Amino acid sequence: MANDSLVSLNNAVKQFTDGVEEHSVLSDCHLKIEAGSSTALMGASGSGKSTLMNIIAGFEPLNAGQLYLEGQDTTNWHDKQWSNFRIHKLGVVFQQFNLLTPLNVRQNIAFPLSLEGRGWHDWCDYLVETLGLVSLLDRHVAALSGGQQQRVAIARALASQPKLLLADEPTGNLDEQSGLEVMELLSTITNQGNTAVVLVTHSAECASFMQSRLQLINGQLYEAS
Ligand SMILES: Nc1ncnc2c1ncn2[C@@H]1O[C@H](COP(=O)(O)OP(=O)(O)OP(=O)(O)O)[C@@H](O)[C@H]1O
Repeated sequence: MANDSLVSLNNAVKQFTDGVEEHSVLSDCHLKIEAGSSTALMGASGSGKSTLMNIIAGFEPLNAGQLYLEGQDTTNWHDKQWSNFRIHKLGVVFQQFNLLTPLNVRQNIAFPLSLEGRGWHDWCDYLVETLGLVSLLDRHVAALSGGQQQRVAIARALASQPKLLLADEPTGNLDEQSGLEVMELLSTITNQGNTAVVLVTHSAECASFMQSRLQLINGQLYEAS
């Protein structure tokens, strides 16, 4: 069944095997993410939140069910279609930053643009100004604090104005104050760029920055308060 949602997961089943037995992570799971929306994904440790993000990004295949991205069934997508989606439509922020440490801040932010054959543009100026990175552009990322590195990671993920941002515990390594500042910036920028956000978090306070909150319990998603 095709649809107009940015992300649509239908009857999703995901299992892992440890060589002895199968562990069910998603069972008949449904999810819809609309363009420009923001969603917090919560749930107990080990409930499958990161797995769900990896499925949406195409890093993990489903065992059954369908994933539609922008109305297209991804079931038979090859590497080229996945990399096309990741380069042009997707931004990802990881808890561990995953910055390119030999490079400086400007080069890190420009890296995803280079994959698209593009260079620095006005939106990048907006990002670095909003994220307070202007004076750090020529610094090597390894020399930055955790909070500064996380702001670089956000700028990099949003440099090509993706339709979808997947952020897996992006404030998990920050102190509470820096975490809330990062959340505020992330909300402002994604609103401005009309980017849909899916945020994995254990923090109710971080989740409150999102328009809706979902809880992953026993392989299925439920509306949380
Ligand atoms: N590649 C894999 N191979 C085998 N099992 C895996 C793999 N990836 C995840 N799992 C298992 O799937 C379950 C869900 O893991 P996942 O990392 O998605 O949970 P999570 O909700 O993100 O946890 P946390 O909040 O602790 O980060 C866990 O039992 C985990 O051990």
